[in-house]
Amino acid sequence: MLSLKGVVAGYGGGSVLQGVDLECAPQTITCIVGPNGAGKSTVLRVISGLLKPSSGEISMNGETIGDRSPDEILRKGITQVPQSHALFPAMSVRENVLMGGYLIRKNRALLRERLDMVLERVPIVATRAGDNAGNLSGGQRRMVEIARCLMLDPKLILLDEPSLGLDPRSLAGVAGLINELNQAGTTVLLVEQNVRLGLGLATHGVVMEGGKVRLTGTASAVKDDPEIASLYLGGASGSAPGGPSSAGPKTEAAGV
Ligand SMILES: Nc1ncnc2c1ncn2[C@@H]1O[C@H](COP(=O)(O)OP(=O)(O)OP(=O)(O)O)[C@@H](O)[C@H]1O
Repeated sequence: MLSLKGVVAGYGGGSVLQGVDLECAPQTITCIVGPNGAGKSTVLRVISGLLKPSSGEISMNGETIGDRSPDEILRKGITQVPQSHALFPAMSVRENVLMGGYLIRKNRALLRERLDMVLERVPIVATRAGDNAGNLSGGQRRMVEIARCLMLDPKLILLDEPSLGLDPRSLAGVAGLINELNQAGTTVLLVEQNVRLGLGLATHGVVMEGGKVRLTGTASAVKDDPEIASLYLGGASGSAPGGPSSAGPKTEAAGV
């Protein structure tokens, strides 16, 4: 569905992404993990068109999108939920959600249909519709941020650190919503600092380091990789140390 091949990109002072290869199959949840500054959020930015790659190929269902504007990419069914603080606090929950339908605002019937769908799929939007977004808890705000992107009925949702700043109960709610969207057919690509949560939620895992993909595999294979377990999860998770097994994840670019 989504494919990145040899993507190089940066912000003017050298390349942050140094040849990223990544694939997301339809209806999967892929979680990118890695240390601060590895380039995880930058990968989301090149996919959503906010940053243009200097070389490499980005395609969605076989169609090149690396040279498209953020608007065109949105219209192709890819939406990004930003890291946080993305709602207008003085506007109501309903108004915030409607903002997500800006691109379809002229089609009132479609706008109404999508709003009804969002109200049904994300109950907090219905129960708090008239309240100012600024009065919601952190977990409720995150749900509404995700709900807002559903107004364009995305095929691929990009989430940058959905767990950021949330207490365990809110985390469970947000993880549940991501799972429900995925069950309903949406493909998800997320970046997570909370490796346990991210890989627990995902079907596939990607480990980035130094602007490159270091490891890919099923989420459980990545989680069980002894090196990943000791680096990110506080100890090996049942596997003997000494590198990935033959059934384990694929090392893409060792030594970065
Ligand atoms: N807008 C920007 N302008 C210049 N440099 C940036 C910009 N955004 C990110 N960078 C730099 O790019 C590198 C990768 O940043 P990125 O946010 O992609 O990392 P990350 O893996 O998501 O880590 P973090 O969890 O810390 O956000 C970092 O060195 C960062 O300082």
